[in-house]
Amino acid sequence: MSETSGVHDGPNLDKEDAVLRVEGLRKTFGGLVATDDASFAVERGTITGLIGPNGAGKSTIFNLVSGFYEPDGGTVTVNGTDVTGAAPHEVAAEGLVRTFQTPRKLEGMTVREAMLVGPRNQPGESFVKLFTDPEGVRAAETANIEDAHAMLERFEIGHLATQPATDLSGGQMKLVELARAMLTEPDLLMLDEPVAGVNPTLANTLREHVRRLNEEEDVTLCIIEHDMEFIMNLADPIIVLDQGSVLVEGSPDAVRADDRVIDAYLGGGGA
Ligand SMILES: Nc1ncnc2c1ncn2[C@@H]1O[C@H](COP(=O)(O)OP(=O)(O)OP(=O)(O)O)[C@@H](O)[C@H]1O
Repeated sequence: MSETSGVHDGPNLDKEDAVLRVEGLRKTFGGLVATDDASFAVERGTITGLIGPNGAGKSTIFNLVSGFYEPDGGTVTVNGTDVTGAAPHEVAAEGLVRTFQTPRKLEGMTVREAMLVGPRNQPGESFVKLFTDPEGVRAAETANIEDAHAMLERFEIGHLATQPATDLSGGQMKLVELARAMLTEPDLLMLDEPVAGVNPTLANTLREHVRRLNEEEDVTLCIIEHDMEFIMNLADPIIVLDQGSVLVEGSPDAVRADDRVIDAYLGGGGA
């Protein structure tokens, strides 16, 4: 920890109860190094912000830790289990779930159907079970639908359940994504730009939902966001990435005042 600025220079791995620990993560695309020796830890119970200029490697890190990309080097640990190179559903089973910057295409689905894409316990997908245990299949599907409804209600969007998913505004879709991710009961929820393209009123609603998840439902959050006002008023600590690795970590005020962070934004792609 730097005494004068109050920020930790580079990665701060000195956290006793880390829900996510990333060490030496490296990913290249052809000759381009997207993340280079990226290391950080997300402490349980926090809302951790992950910021940095365009191209700093934030989304690549989300893809690496959630199993959507395979790293070229380094390790990812979730709840103490090494999940390096594991598939997304295996990482989710350990407790890490993420949302996407641009929600997936959901043509032809109602909001309720969109909620049921990939939840746990969907034995209807098993053809054999349909014959051996049809009642079990029906009961599980009914339970999943009830869970989806209850979750939509918790995000105050129960009235949208039967609407076509493609009719939703960008902000409403982000709320549905949040609700859908929560169906898997994650310990760590990673949000990729939750308020990009969202109007200020809905951004405030999203912020309150994120706070509620953290304070009342014990969910740890790690959030990529370019909207500085949003992230600085929500997250602590803030981890700053630059050119594929961690520059500094600290409180919002300390990070905002740090010359290296200002230089990274001025020299990089901007916010
Ligand atoms: N699938 C890919 N193929 C090739 N290059 C990629 C791919 N994904 C990311 N990159 C490159 O890796 C670098 C890091 O990109 P990344 O999207 O992780 O940055 P970011 O910090 O999330 O940026 P932004 O804030 O603009 O979304 C960039 O130079 C980007 O062009």
